[in-house]
Amino acid sequence: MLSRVPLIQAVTAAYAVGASYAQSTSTFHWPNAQLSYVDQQLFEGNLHFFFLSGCTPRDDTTISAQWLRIAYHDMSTHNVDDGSGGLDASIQFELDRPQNVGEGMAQSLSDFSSAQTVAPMFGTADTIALGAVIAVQACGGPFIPFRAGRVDASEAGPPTVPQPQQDLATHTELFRQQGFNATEMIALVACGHTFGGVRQVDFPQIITDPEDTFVDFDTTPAFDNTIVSQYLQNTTENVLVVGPNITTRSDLRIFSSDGNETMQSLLNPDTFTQTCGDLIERMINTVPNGVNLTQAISEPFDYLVLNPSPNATLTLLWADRQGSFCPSTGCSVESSGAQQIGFNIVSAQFTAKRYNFNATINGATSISKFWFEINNNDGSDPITVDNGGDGFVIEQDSVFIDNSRSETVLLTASFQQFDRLVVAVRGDATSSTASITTFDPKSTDTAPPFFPVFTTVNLILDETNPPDNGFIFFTGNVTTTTNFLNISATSDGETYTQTNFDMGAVDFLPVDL
Ligand code: HEM
Repeated sequence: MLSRVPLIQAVTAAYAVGASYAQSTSTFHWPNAQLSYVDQQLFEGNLHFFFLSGCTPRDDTTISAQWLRIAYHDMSTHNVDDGSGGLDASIQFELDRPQNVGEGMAQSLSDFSSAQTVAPMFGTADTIALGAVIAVQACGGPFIPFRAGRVDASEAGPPTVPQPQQDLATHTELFRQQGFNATEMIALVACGHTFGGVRQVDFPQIITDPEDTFVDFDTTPAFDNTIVSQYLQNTTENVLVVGPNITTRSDLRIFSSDGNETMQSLLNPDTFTQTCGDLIERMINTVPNGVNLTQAISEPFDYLVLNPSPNATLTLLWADRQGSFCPSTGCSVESSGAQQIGFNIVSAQFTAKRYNFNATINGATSISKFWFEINNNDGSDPITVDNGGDGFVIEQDSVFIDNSRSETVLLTASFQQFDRLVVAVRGDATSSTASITTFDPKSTDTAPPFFPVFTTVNLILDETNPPDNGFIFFTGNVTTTTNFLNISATSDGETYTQTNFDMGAVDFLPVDL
């Protein structure tokens, strides 16, 4: 019996990356690395750490205002006439344009890079869009269902961000190109200018008094319709409405362009919230033709037990590699503990638990699929959670990371840290090779554009771990910030791959050297 063998890892990791039980109508089918990751980033990800104190102030404005503005400017390159441009992170290459002036731009991109949110299936464009969703909600705005799948541009788009000195006809045409009609233009500008304001150093032609370093669009930092009411009551101090320079009163020209009809309708707070939610959702989903976004996600669905019964017992069950239900060595284990999920502001209305399992799987009989049973211990029938009837299928059991043999190494002399991976390969040393390609979201760039780092490492045979029950072991070092990796191994002429292995799902033993 190969007790602590590598396949324990396959189960715990596989569970962590996707097994789920949610009392929702979600169509999620495991495995789906992209949707799993989106779910995690939306409801538990790093971006919400910027808003632990709510609508967080920064540099006279709020982080939310900076993040929403960059999303709009990035998306402004869209042209409905030929389907080009949209929210594609091309802003990373457009920061030297006067239309993108403002320290909030580079600062926001630096926020996104430091949050290390990007992944092989989730780029900077998706991060900018997610940032807008979280930013709006952090300041009391509506929840905007989120889709992923944007494709990052590798160069700048056209310079089509509206500028305050342009006339109404130019603005109307630019918004039409971006996919918004004249009424939607009025509302979208009001929604965008609900928070934040204008900085004197960026726009000295708008704020002529150097003493006025920053002028807010309205008197509340919140995502609310004060921008509208103060405009209609003539109490506004928005410099794009009442500033000394008539040429740059772009909000005044836009807001009044239909005789204030749209602004009057936005006086109703519910209409404001609903309209802004819909328009900002359309804004962040504006992408170049040919880019397909995922389904919209509005509630957590992945690897959670939602609204758990306090007395529930959860059991993990599996079938061996032949598909037999129960190998002689056993095929089920009860959960070894559970943690309450610390949801973020986007999902604070949910309660859910994540259960851990520690299964020992025989290396020879192995595993082909697993599933769960939830017993609420209240006399009701146990609930089977089996991925829509298919079970959670282990696509291949010939190559995987061995959790129990891998280590996180701290070099005490230099305080350097790295992960020493041990990869198990079914085969023998003479006919096997293995390599990994790692994805490290932590950019080595210090200013935008920020690029993640891909590295391919050929693994070497691990002399410290001798062959065990048909498996041999390879090893290689990777950065501790690596969030995903692909493993490829050749054994006896066959190639096995595991793609998008989630390093967040494993927990290596720490060792000091
Ligand atoms: C004709 C269209 C628009 C014009 C001319 C315009 C112009 C401006 C200007 C001049 C600023 C000041 C920036 C600075 O001082 O650095 C600003 C800020 C801002 N804009 Fe717009 N804008 C327009 C549309 C929009 C839209 C559609 C949105 C989002 C939906 C938006 C969101 C913001 C936000 C959130 C800020 C505040 C940024 C901060 O406080 O850091 N804008 N806008």
